Amino acid sequence: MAITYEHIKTCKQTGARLGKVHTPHGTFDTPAFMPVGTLATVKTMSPEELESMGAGMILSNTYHLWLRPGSDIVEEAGGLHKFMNWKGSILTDSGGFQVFSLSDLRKIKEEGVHFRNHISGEKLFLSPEKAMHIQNQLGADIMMAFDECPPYPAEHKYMKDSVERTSRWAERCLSAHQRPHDQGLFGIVQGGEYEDLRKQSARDLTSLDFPGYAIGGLSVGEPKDVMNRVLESTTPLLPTEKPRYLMGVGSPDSLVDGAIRGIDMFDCVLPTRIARNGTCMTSNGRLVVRNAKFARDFGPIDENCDCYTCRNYSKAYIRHLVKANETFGFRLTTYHNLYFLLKLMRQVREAIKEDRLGDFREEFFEQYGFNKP
Ligand SMILES: CC(C)(C)OC(=O)NCc1c[nH]c2nc(N)[nH]c(=O)c12
Ligand SMILES: [Zn+2]
Repeated sequence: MAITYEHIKTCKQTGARLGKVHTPHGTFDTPAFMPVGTLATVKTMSPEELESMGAGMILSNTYHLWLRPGSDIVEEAGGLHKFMNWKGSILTDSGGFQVFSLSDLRKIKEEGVHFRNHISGEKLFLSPEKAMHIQNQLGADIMMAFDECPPYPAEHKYMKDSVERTSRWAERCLSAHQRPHDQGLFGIVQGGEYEDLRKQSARDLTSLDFPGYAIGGLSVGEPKDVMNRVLESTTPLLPTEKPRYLMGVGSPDSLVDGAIRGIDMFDCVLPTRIARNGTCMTSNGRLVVRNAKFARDFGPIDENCDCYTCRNYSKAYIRHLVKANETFGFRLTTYHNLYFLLKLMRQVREAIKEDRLGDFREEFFEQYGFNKP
């Protein structure tokens, strides 16, 4: 379990904590945002560009890479880092979530999940052991346990059965984990909006002594105050000397609010996904660059941004590229959005250092427009 967390300090104004995560492929500061590279690429970005904007760890996905190109090929290439030429750290999600969100026709049994390949339709089966085998072939620094992420909302009875199975699956993942010294396996706390089930899931998983813990099953459509309430009751149950990872989150406001509630790691497809339809995150809120009003606007996407896109290109030019479906246009919006979130996390870490994350939240929310009714 060569993943270690170094706690540096806790913000005096909030519950946020400043830290570092050490992996065999380097160290990154937390709270951290991790760009998502599902198919072994953060869409349209080169590894050099990701490194230049300060990305320390990126995500890839077990289920997707198992299907395409096949985890055997990645293994023969020498593992995911070599295959995609990424020198930093990698986390692979276990595929459980993707199975539940991508394919219908699925049957959840104790031994694992039967479902159809979302591309070819062929019958497939994933189990904790299979997910661990694939992740060991990919060779990520951090691997995720095979869990069920039930849809929102779910009945308490269903959620209880699901949490108990997810805990049994977590135990099976630990025993199937072949390389504990080079790869850290994180447990995933589930339980939906039910505090008693979140406590049960956290208790089960912390008794298994994982090197880090994720909070799953959030950002699945529940209101923000439900997410914040679940975080407030769940993070205190997790060990303070290990990383806490909130999966699938998120929007700029959720990143700040998650950090305030003690989260160290975040991932979300939002910045890269909305970039590909020409939507940008800016310090004054979202901006849809293909909007006609920018046709003759020769200023940058964001006056307060010093990224490559904002230093060199205008809204008019990027609008033209995006409307013409030019790949370079999506590269520019993607670069800016990732830079924006990575810079936001730098500002969050700075605010923790100066014990003023609560003040920073007010300023940032006001300017971005989150407080608008
Ligand atoms: C709908 C979005 C993707 C925004 O969030 C979630 O679904 N959030 C939950 C989530 C994201 N990724 C996960 N991986 C795993 N193993 N388990 C999970 O619960 C999740
Ligand atoms: Zn920019």
